[in-house]
Amino acid sequence: MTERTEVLQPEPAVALARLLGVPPPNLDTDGLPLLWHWVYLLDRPLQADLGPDGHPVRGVVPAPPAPGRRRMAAGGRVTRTGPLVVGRAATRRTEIVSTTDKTGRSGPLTFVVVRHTLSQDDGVKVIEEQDIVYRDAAPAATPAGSATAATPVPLEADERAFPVDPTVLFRFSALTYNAHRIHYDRDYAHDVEGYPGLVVHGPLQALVMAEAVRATGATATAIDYRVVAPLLHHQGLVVRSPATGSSRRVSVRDHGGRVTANGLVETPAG
Ligand SMILES: C/C(=C\C(=O)SCCNC(=O)CCNC(=O)[C@H](O)C(C)(C)COP(=O)(O)OP(=O)(O)OC[C@H]1O[C@@H](n2cnc3c(N)ncnc32)[C@H](O)[C@@H]1OP(=O)(O)O)C(=O)O
Repeated sequence: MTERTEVLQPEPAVALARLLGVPPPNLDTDGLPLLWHWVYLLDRPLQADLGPDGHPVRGVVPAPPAPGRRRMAAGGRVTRTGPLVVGRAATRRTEIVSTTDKTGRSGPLTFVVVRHTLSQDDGVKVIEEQDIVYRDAAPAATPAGSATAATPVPLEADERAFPVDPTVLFRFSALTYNAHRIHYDRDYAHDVEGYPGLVVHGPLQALVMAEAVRATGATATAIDYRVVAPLLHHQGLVVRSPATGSSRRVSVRDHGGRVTANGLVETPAG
């Protein structure tokens, strides 16, 4: 278990709003929207503790199950039980809930579930279970996807495009203090992990899905999501979200129609 307490400042939320291209939420009255805690209470590992992929190899949970395994964000479940209020101290407790070995179509997988509990003043405000997957190292010469964008599929009425490019990925990495090189270092992403482009963060795709719901005026209180295929920066990002409903099925696809993430967002007021 690790624990971190900090006073929540407005600047990270303002920076995230500018990255996402949305108006900053009214932090005085509404608190942080669902998933916006991802730019707060971050681990700040020593540079000397980073491994070759840019992730820490020690000092924070979870450490990789074995050297050379490739870490990815696979999904998660987040419930916002109350508003995290900016200007006040909050505490994040982090613990590993489970480690499970599976065999997927891509080979051996180790899923590590990490629970974060965020509290402020009078109680728990956010409960998150984050699924991290470790894959075996792919041969560097095997491309994991296409280097060129597919023929664009036109947007449906409940879809909108969110622009992704290297600057968006770099700024999201910086805001979340995530040094994983697949998101900003093209040579590393290609030559070492075999991606013919920069990889879009799973949490960024989840945020775009939650924000698509918030854009309809609803207050999202929970999300359950999976990142099902890597999305590369040149493939485009299209988010789908119904305009109404108390349980909304959301997804992300690339321009060519390949789904890379999906989820269910709860909005009790519909
Ligand atoms: C931040 C951050 C890192 C990142 O953001 S990395 C970029 C975002 N993440 C991704 O791009 C991951 C994309 N997903 C994949 O590449 C594949 O889905 C994955 C995880 C490699 C698994 O594919 P497979 O085809 O090998 O696996 P299967 O579909 O055959 O499933 C095998 C069993 O695993 C379970 N499972 C699959 N996906 C998930 C998931 N997302 N969450 C939980 N469990 C999953 C599946 O149910 C199967 O289980 P059974 O019990 O039925 O065998 C950072 O590092 O911080």
